Amino acid sequence: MLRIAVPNKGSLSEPASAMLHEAGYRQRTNSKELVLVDPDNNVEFFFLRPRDIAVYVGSGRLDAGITGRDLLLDSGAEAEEILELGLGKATFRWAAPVGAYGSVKDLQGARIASSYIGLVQRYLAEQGVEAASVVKLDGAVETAIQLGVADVIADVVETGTTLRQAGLEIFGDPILDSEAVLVRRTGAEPSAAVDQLVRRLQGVLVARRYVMMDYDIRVERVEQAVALTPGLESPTVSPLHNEGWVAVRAMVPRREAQRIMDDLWEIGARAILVTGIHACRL
Ligand SMILES: Nc1ncnc2c1ncn2[C@@H]1O[C@H](COP(=O)(O)OP(=O)(O)OP(=O)(O)O)[C@@H](O)[C@H]1O
Ligand SMILES: O=P(O)(O)OC[C@H]1O[C@H](OP(=O)(O)OP(=O)(O)O)[C@H](O)[C@@H]1O
Ligand SMILES: [Mg+2]
Repeated sequence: MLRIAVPNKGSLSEPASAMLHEAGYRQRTNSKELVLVDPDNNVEFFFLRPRDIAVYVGSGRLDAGITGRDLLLDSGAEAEEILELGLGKATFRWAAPVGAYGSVKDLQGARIASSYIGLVQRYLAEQGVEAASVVKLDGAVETAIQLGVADVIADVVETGTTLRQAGLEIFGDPILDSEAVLVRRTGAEPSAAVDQLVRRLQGVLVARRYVMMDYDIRVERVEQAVALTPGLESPTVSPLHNEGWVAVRAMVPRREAQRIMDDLWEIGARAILVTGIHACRL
């Protein structure tokens, strides 16, 4: 039975479960449930703290898990990314009171607070910067400066609202671009069951990112039209009963659908229809 770790709390918990549900797996209905068997798919889900997931997967006790790239790298566990999941996107950044710091080089001798000290220490070593101290905190790190525990923080930034409200600003290059990822043990043997999980999740990603577009167009305009809707491989072009017209079907990125419909209309396409994709294997 395939054993998969899923975040039980935090920003990644709900979207990760929703994605697995969309991929056809049973998911828990009660947030107190920590282990769940899905006999139809021969999978057992373990709901764990996102910070611990790479550690379990790296130990080989679990076959795969969903966690944040920042947490994976911070843990130093023997686990590697096998699929980006397009959720929980955030950057990991330096921040300090407005105007106080300009670049990473200024961190020489600074007191730094973070929940991700593995990441911070590695980055400082790479940059050849020696901080006075690196203090590990559990959360709400933005307040550490006001309370005099640190001069600088390194933390997850999504909208930047938490930083602004604490009177802080980011400085220096981003330490990391993070998102939720599927991980497995580094160097693990190939597994048909893990490959199937990956294909299912890839199917969800494609179904979320693409829509199906159908339209009718005059034959002499078809080359122009398929240049607008090239599809992933090649669009399907079928003859229509009305002579001189064809029907075209192609997948297009969901975010671009309205603009593409405008452009198709301009070159004479009609009966332009967009439908969602519920699931797919490409
Ligand atoms: N505001 C956010 N937006 C997007 N991703 C976030 C945000 N905050 C944390 N993350 C991501 O979620 C993961 C952090 O998991 P964690 O368990 O700390 O969740 P959390 O949202 O911080 O919840 P909590 O602090 O309640 O435990 C990391 O990969 C991090 O990059
Ligand atoms: O840029 P923003 O959109 O403001 O989001 C970033 C904030 O979100 C997370 O905090 P969380 O709510 O998880 O609290 P925590 O610090 O206790 O983990 C993160 O640690 C930042 O503080
Ligand atoms: Mg948090």
